[in-house]
Amino acid sequence: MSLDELTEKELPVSEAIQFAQSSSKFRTLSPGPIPIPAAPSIRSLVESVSDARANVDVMASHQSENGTISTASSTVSLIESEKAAYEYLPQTPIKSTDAHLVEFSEAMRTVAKALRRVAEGKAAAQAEATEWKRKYELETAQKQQSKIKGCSCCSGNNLEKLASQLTLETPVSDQSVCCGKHGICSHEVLQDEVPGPNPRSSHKMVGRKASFKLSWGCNGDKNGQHKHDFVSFEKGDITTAERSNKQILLKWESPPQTVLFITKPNSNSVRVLCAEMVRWLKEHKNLNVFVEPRVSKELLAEDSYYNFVQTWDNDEETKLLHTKVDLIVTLGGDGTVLWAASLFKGPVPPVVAFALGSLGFMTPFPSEQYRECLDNVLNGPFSITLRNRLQCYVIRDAAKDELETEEPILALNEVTIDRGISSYLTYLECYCDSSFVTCVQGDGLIISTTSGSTAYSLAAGGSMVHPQVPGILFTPICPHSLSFRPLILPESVTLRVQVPFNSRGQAWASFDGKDRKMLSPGDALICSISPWPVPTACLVDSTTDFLRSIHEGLHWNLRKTQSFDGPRE
Ligand SMILES: NC(=O)c1ccc[n+]([C@@H]2O[C@H](COP(=O)([O-])OP(=O)(O)OC[C@H]3O[C@@H](n4cnc5c(N)ncnc54)[C@H](O)[C@@H]3O)[C@@H](O)[C@H]2O)c1
Ligand SMILES: Nc1ncnc2c1ncn2[C@@H]1O[C@H](COP(=O)(O)OP(=O)(O)OP(=O)(O)O)[C@@H](O)[C@H]1O
Repeated sequence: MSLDELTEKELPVSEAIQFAQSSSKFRTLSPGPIPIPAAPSIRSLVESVSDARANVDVMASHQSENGTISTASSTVSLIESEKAAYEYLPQTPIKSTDAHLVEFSEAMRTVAKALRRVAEGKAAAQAEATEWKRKYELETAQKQQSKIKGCSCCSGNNLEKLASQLTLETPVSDQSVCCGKHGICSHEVLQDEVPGPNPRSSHKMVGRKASFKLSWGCNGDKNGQHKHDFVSFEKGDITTAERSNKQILLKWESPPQTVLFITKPNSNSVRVLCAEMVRWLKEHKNLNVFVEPRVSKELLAEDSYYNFVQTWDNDEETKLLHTKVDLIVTLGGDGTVLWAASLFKGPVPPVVAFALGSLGFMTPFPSEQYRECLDNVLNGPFSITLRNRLQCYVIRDAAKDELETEEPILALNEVTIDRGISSYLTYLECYCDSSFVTCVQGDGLIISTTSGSTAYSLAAGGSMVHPQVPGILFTPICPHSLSFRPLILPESVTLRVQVPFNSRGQAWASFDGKDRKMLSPGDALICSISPWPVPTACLVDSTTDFLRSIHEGLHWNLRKTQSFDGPRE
């Protein structure tokens, strides 16, 4: 087969490599006056060949196990093939001519092309597997929810009435019998013993979780109808008839009863305000209050009056918080909202964020007016912004199976993959669904939600995006290239960022600036939009709040207005 035929035919990788290796031109390359490939290029050739073999192995194992994706054999064969390639090279008698060199480099280009195709195929398969896993989890959670809705202890008017009359304590374990492991039950029966301050022994004070309805206001007339996007293609004319992205309103169907406070630590003013607000909510609204264990200790140290305040002891109880809490109140800056969101690995109750930080993009409520603000929210209806989160999985090279991932991590702002303490450029291969996007060579990459667009991504040159825009931002950090502009991708995509085997160093992933994880060569990070957004209450509405925060927080496009007395035509 000639080289031209090879290039045109787009051979499978294995054959392309075989061709390159067995090519007589390849064997007869020799040193001399002609510049031969220097050591680094030979090394990269070896790496390409070994990478290719690893990829071929991966593909083979995809096929061999009835669709089960496995990368187990790739590491072994990679090491073996790299060794073999290194052993092979010194034995190769090298002679040279210009033509041979040209042909040799063309052969290598063909191999590289084939490698790229295999890598894309692999990424597609892996992204698809992750997507299926996500869908499966979502479906399981939904089934669980519908089971709960239909289960006898949660439905039926009589039973509900009965439950509301009961004053006995419901142990946490009983809830899991009713609602399964996830405890995703919006009609949880939690009971309140006696109104007013209770002794701390009745620690698991309970109330029924409030139910609510969401509605989509249209052109400001808040008519409660949710109009879906509608694409008509009648008579071959494609028309978009409706856009659903209107302001979302939350209307309580039963009064909220339990509020969770999340507060910024180490701040005296926050501690004082928290104590005051808790007292007000108990005395004026007769609400149950949950606080973090640290805050519970602080309140009790201040006054035993706060005995009624509830908290939790362990991770298992944290996982059940969403079944008990109707509303989250945060006191702090944006970091406190991020912290609050991070406590909820599944559904998140609506968040009312009071501004006690310096910037406050996600904290629209003025703390001085907490009474009016909370009154409005507790009575409803109120506008909310549904803030998407990123669901991220780290897949280790050592994992036996593509689905053997670590626990997913949810990020409200962004996931950042950077060079950490390494002084080398990061080298990251990025794929979007089945398509190769680019290789990032620079300080790193930010994959951001639209809510996070005004945070780190903005500092790295990304655009500011309204939080209701359905997209994912792809923003490089200090790319060492003149043409690497930031991208915004649709929210439906799954992104895969891979540290290739020939990367000079490790990379580090962090989630909303926390929880740093090292990514070694061969490891990958997969991100898609999580099914669990964070609903944040608006002071006015999504757009007004967003514009106010970029004006007041960032002084966006602030410029003195020109005087009227300039030159005239
Ligand atoms: N160079 C940078 O701009 C840079 C560097 C590292 C982290 N960060 C951001 O900090 C966030 C963590 O926040 P933190 O409070 O825990 O850390 P922090 O205390 O270091 O504060 C970071 C700053 O970012 C602001 N911020 C956070 N989320 C924002 C958002 N969605 N829109 C606008 N501003 C926002 C905060 O108000 C705060 O002023 C990360 O998610 C990341 O976006 C930014
Ligand atoms: N409840 C909490 N528990 C532990 N850490 C928290 C909690 N709330 C906030 N933090 C952390 O405290 C730090 C500061 O919080 P936050 O950003 O809200 O306040 P700030 O720095 O005063 O505000 P800003 O960043 O707007 O100036 C953040 O890193 C955040 O992760």
